[in-house]
Formats: sequence, structure tokens, C-alpha cells
Amino acid sequence: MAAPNALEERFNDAVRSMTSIGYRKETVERILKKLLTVYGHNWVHIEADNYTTLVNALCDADDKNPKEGQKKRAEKKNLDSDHHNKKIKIREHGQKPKLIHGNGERESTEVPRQQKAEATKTQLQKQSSQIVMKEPKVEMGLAGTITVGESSSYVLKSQEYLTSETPLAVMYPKVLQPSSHNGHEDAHLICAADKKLKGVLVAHEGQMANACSSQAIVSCRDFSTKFEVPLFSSAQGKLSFSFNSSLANGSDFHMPDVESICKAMEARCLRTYKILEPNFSFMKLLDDVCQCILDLGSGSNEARERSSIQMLPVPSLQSDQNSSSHMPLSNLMRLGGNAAFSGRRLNNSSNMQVIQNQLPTSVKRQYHDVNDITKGEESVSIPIVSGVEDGVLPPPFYYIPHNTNFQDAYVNISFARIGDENCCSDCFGDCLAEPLPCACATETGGEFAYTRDGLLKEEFLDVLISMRREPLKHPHFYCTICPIERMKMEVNSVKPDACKGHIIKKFIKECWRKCGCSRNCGNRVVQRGITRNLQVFMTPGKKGWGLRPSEKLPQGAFVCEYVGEILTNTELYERNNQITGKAKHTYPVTLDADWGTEGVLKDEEALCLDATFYGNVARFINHRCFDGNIIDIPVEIETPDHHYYHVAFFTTREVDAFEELTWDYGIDFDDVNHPVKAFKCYCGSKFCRDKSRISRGSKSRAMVLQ
Ligand SMILES: C[S@@+](CC[C@H](N)C(=O)[O-])C[C@H]1O[C@@H](n2cnc3c(N)ncnc32)[C@H](O)[C@@H]1O
Repeated sequence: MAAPNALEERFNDAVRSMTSIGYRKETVERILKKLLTVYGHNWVHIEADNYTTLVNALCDADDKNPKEGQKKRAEKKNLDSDHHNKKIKIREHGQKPKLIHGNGERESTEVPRQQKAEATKTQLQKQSSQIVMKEPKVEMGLAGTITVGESSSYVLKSQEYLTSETPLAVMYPKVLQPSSHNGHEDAHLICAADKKLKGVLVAHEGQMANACSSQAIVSCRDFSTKFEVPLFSSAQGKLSFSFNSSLANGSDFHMPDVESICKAMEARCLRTYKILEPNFSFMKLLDDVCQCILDLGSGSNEARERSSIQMLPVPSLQSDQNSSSHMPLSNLMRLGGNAAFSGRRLNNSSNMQVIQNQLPTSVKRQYHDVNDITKGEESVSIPIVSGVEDGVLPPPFYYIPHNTNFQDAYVNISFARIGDENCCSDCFGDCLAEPLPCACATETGGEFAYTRDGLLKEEFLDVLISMRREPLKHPHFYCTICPIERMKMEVNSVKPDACKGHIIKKFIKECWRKCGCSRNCGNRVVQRGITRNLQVFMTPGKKGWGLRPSEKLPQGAFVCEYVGEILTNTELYERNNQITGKAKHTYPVTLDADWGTEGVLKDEEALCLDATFYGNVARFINHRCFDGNIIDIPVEIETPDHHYYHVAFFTTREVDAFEELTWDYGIDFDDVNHPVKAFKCYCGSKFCRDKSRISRGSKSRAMVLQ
């Protein structure tokens, strides 16, 4: 127990602290005594955090007794009349940030309790503060000083607060003065972090945008504190975020540096979107934002970069998805319509050179590089041939070499989900070279699916081909509630049919990062990406663009993966409803190979791939009923969870160079509500299932399937 005089000292200290910020001695003493009784004379609690408990109790007393509050303010006004409006100036070690009291009123009834408490706390933390009484009306003197009206309490001279160590200060300004802004190119993103908040005071510092580590902090009477965070500065312009948040009020809050923000954002993006390009950078994203703002804002195509690349212009993604798959080059030129498109033909006349620096970024992205449609994303270049000389190009899309989650799909890629039975952590080198198959061969019946030459084993291939061509000979499962039928009902309000059955497919399982083997292990084929020479070409018939190899391919050769956005079935149905009516070609593939192993699938587990907007070369592969020369095979790589898997194409037989690659989409030409939309089939197969085609004069070719 402390000595009585020590307790008295503590009592007096507390009273002095409160009176120094304007509370009346008697009120403080009365409230303090009450608190001591309530807390059993626990001084630690009362003194904690600069008397926060006491300040709160004082504020409570004001709230409960507004009359007393008014009286007190009136008394205070009289008391202050000699000094005629005061400012409280708090200095920290000489030349440091100032808090300036408005007109001598300690607090306004409009100021929320929490804010008052925080303000008081902030003041009390400045132990060596100096209190100076000054004029009631603070004006915008120096650039960056916030103007505060008569009812304001404190002013933060924000120019002096531009260090990362600066504690948060709170003000209650009345008059908002947009500050002078010396960077007219600056782009400001207003990001309302706390939607409840509004009426923000703008405090913009001229120098702020130049210094990425600095920030201005102000707050206003609606509980909020506004942060101006200069994030990015380049020749394109400067970018700063500003946001308001009541959550950040308080001395515990400090503004993190920009590097930390970027790192945290990158981690958050990875968590949210699951799969990110390895070189994703938040800074680069901001740079793109600047560029977009410039492009959109200026509407001009002024030169910004000096390099040149070979590209052909294509119409906008939006317009072209809705129209034809190809368009004469002359039209494309007209769409461009100005100097930006005034390219010239190259010597080989199949290319056109445009100067990249003449194009706004938004337009540049929609171009195809005719020499390599992958734009360097694959380890081989895949040119666009034939059709180009006639001035036609495939519709625009973004080339991606790996699947990417669109939004709601549940794709959980984590090492924790890969158990010992799903990887071979004890292996080393090439698993195919080992005398005994490892755990990764279990999925394929204890034998690896690949040969030492990197081809699919014939026996394995035969089973899969048979599943496709003679489905009735293989087991099916029938969903109690089929996700496809459920969607028909929910999105299209169509009466659901009974599940039509899904064949139970065989998976290939490849070794992956939790395995001990090397990157060159023979059980890693699909994950190494495209290695064969391929071309995108205009088919001679009515199918549009197609894909073909420019080299002979042996049977069982991996060609490419079907890459697109990972969508839930609902998302696909909704997307189809928006675009299908207008789109000539569609690009979805259902990931239903394992729908039978669980009961009723949740929407986020019933997935598909859509390559309409983002995809790879597989989006060009056309359908052929029954006897396509490639086949789609499900491949497990990063997750044993078969809701999500890779769709890989392997040759069903030897394929000649320049022979079109085709696979059987498994399409039901009678099911008009299926997410994979039927079309008039021009596959040319004698086994074509499209009855409309048969009625178009090919009835003699009997359907052999189903
Ligand atoms: C995945 S895309 C294939 C690439 C498409 N040909 C293109 O030009 O972009 C599928 C679309 O191509 C067309 N298609 C594919 N195979 C076809 C066939 N056998 N007969 C007619 N059209 C076909 C259909 O319009 C279908 O919706």
C-alpha cells in the first residue's frame, strides 16, 4: 500500500493533468473520487494510458449533464475573456508538431466522446508540452496548415507531421479549405476505408506526392481521420491514396511505410486470387493505374515509349466478343482510326509494324503479336498463320499460360492439403527411373501414366479413348442434385432435368513441389507447359480459327493444357446469359471428372474453365465428334482435391504436321441449356452427332454413339 502522501501526490497529479486541459478542478476531484471507489483505489488502472479511464468518465459526466457542460463552457468563456480566445500549443522537444486550441473552449458538444478522449490522450502523451493561449480563429497561413473555424478545437500543422514516427493527432475542424496543390498531374484515388464516414477534410501537401514515405493525417468531427498516403511517383504522374477511418484514431496507430503496404497487398492479392503471376507487383499495378488514368483522361495517343514491336490491331474485347471471330484488317484499321494505327506493312507482308509508343496501353493490350500469340508466355512461340495475309485475326483475348481464379471458385492450393499419400517426399531425381513406382503412381493404379519418353502409355490412353468413344461401356455416376441442372433452374428458371450422368474419369497424377524428385522428373509433363511447335490458323470450313502442329506428333504426346478463368457453374451461367446470345464462339469446359465422389456439391465446388476473355492456345481447338486426334485428360498437380484439376490434351494417334488438332467436346447437340453451347457442327466426322447436320443431308452416316 502506498504511503498517504504518495497517494495524495497521485491524486493531485491526476487533477493537475485534467485541469491543464481545461477541466474544472472540482469536477475532476468529484469524478476521480467516484472512480477510486469503483476501482477499489487501484491507481494503476486509473493512471493507465494517460488517464484514459478518467478522461472517459469526465466525458461521460458531460454527456449525462449537458446543462452543466453548457454552464461550464459559459464559465470558461468568461474565464477566458481576458485572454480572448486561446490556442493550446503543444511542443515536443523544441521544434515539433503543434496542437493549437481553437477559441479556448475545451470541447464542443459536437465532439464525440471517443474523439475527445483520444485528443486528450494525445495531449497528455506530450509530457513536455507547452500551452500557449492564442487567437480563436486559426487561418491557413503556411501551405499545409489546416484551417479550423471557431468551434474547432485543435489544429494540426500537417507539414510538420511528415515522418513515419509521427504520432496521430486529432482535430475537429469546421472549415474545409482545399489546400494549394502544386502537382497538377497527380492522380488521387479516394478509397473510403470506412464507409460510415463522410465529410472529409482534405489536407493535401505539395511535397507529399514526392515523398513516398510521408503522409498527412488529419481528422474531422465525424470520428474519422483522413490519411493522405503518397504511394507512387514516376514520370507518368504521382499517385496517392486518401482514406478515412475512425478505426485508426488513437495513438497506437502509425502509418506503415509504402514498402510494407506493397508487401502486405501482394500477400493479400495472393490470398484472394489464389494464383498470381510470380512477378506480380503492387507497384507495377499502381504504375498501370497511372497509365490508365493518363490514357483515359487525355484521350490522346501521344508517344510515351520508344520501342517498337510487331503487332496487328484487333477490335476491342467487348465489341468483338459480341460479333464475328474475324474481321478484315481494313475494318480493324478503321476502328483504330488515327495516327496510332498508321502502321506499315513489313517486307513479308503478313505483318504490320506499329510503333508501340504511339498506342495507349488500353489499346496495346488488345493486339496480337502474329509471330507469337502467347506474347512470350510459353517456352515456344506460337504464330498466327493463314488468314493474316487476308487481313483477318482472331478476336482479342488476354493470353494466360496458367488457370486463374475468376472470383468465387474454391481452389485451395496448400501444402497442408497434400498428404504423404499424395506426394513422394522421399524420392530423388527421376521417379520414372526408380525400380518401384512411388506414391504418385497410386492414382493411376500403381503404374505411372507416362513412358520414359514423356508420352502417355498406350494402355492408359486406350482406356481414356474408350471412355470418350464408348461411354456406355464405362461406369457413370448420377448426381442427386446435378450442379448443371441446378444452375438451369436457378439462373435460367428452367425446370431441371434429372442428372444425365457423368463418366467416372481416370486422372493422371503428376509429382509436384512437395515431392523430393527433381523438376525434370519424368512424372512431370503437363506442368512443364507447351513444348511442341504449334500454329493458330484459319480453318478452311465454317469453324473459325483452329490449332495445328507444325511438326509431326507421336501418339500419346502432350500438346497443351486448356487454360482459362476458373469459374463456378453459376458464374458461367451468368456469363453465358450476358454474352452467349451475341457470341459466335464459346469457350467453356466443365470440370466434372470427379463430381461423383462427393454428395451434393456446393456451387463453389462445381467448377469450369472459361477461356473467353483469358486463355491460352487451347481455346482455338475445334470439336470433332467421336474421333478427334487429341483427347482431354484430367490431371492432378497441385491439389488432390479433384474439384479443381488441369485439363490436358494428348494425341490419340500420330498426327501429321499441319493436320488440324480436334477433340470431342462431349457436346450434347440437343441440350440447348447446357453451359457448353451447341453449334451447327462442321466437324466432318462420319460419326457426327449433330442431328441438324444429319438432316442437312448426311443421314446416311449413322450415329454410332449412344
Ligand atoms: C473453343 S472455340 C474453338 C475456336 C473457334 N473456332 C474460334 O474461332 O475461336 C469453340 C467454338 O468454335 C466453333 N466450333 C468448334 N468446333 C466446331 C465444329 N466442329 N463445327 C462448327 N463450329 C465449331 C463453335 O462456334 C464453338 O463455339
